[in-house]
Amino acid sequence: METVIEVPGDRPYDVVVGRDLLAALPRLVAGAAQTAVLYAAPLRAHADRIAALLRDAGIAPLPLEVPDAEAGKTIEVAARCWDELGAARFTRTDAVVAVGGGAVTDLGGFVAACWLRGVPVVHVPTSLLGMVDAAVGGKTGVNTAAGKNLVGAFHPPAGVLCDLSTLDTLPRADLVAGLAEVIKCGFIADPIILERCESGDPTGAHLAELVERAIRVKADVVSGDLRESGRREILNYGHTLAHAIEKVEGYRWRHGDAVSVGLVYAAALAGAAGRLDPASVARHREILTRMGLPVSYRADAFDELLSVMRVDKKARGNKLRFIVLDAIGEPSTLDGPSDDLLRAAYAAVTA
Ligand SMILES: NC(=O)c1ccc[n+]([C@@H]2O[C@H](COP(=O)([O-])OP(=O)(O)OC[C@H]3O[C@@H](n4cnc5c(N)ncnc54)[C@H](O)[C@@H]3O)[C@@H](O)[C@H]2O)c1
Ligand SMILES: O=C(O)C(=O)C[C@@H](O)[C@H](O)[C@H](O)COP(=O)(O)O
Ligand SMILES: [Zn+2]
Repeated sequence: METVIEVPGDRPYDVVVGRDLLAALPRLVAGAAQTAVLYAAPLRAHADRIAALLRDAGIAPLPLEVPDAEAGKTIEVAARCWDELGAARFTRTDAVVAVGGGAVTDLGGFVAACWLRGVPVVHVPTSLLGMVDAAVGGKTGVNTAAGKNLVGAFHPPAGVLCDLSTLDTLPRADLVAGLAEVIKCGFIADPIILERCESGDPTGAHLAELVERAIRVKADVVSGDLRESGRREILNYGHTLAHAIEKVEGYRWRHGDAVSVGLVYAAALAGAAGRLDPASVARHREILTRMGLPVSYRADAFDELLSVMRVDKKARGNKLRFIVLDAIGEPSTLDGPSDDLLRAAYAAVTA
């Protein structure tokens, strides 16, 4: 059984969720003479299978192995991929397939967005986080010396295949990290996600339902605001602090783990600003702790984190802007909070 979630917009596409979906891939790149397959080493077996499927369909695969995780999200790695596309004489009717976690789909999307100013990309996310978030919505990019995802492009995929059977090999810690983005969707838009996580093991029988619910939240938001001129910012809930933690940690923290701390911080900030009631603030810490996600960070890191947060994309001039909740399912913005308020809320995420 597969579920198809449409993402409407100028360039509509489908996100397909199910098991053993890879055979559908050649159809999504039909018309391409050759297709680059970007992957990192842990996904080599899946990439090989995809290359074989493409070959059987008469499409020449161009396998491109890239460094794993955040080590691949650099302009140097993107440039190496563009060199390979150039050597293969890649044209606008060719396509890119990105197979892997969110880091590889972000990189692959960016490579495709820039090559010849845009060739089609199909995402085959193999991590929970990639399925529910990174592969959907068209944000692509790489990190720079100043911070996370600071260079990128909006480039919606031609299709997304979320093959749940690929999760069988995903390390438990990466599966749990992906839950942070699922829970984020629960807090901003779909409280049933929160109830499912509170009443049982979300990585068990409810996993497929949670994947679909989170994708529907994301699809709904991005279809109305691809370029983040407004409502899309709600998907950044928890991310202002999260990206700063990732940068300060040299990208050795999982994105989802950092988002978990960032969600607790954003809730505390809303509470301190009188926007969110104490029970809803506490619910963030409780649910994320129950999932085994981190909810605290170093007490002495605030000044460094604040300096990194100043290059957050939501900042306007020297004013920071945070996504906060006025209630569960009611996201809003907090513009220009004082440094004192930001520091006071930070106490909520120190051990
Ligand atoms: N573009 C977006 O809208 C968006 C949204 C959310 C996150 N992101 C980005 O996504 C990245 C995080 O993604 P992630 O959590 O998937 O991390 P990741 O891509 O670093 O993958 C985590 C690890 O899991 C491995 N892995 C993935 N699938 C596997 C599988 N099936 N079996 C075995 N190993 C597997 C990867 O190789 C890697 O070692 C961050 O860079 C984040 O900024 C982007
Ligand atoms: O899709 C979005 O929009 C998001 O903000 C989703 C986030 O989970 C994701 O981590 C995204 O990459 C963050 O984007 P950025 O613009 O803050 O770099
Ligand atoms: Zn994220």
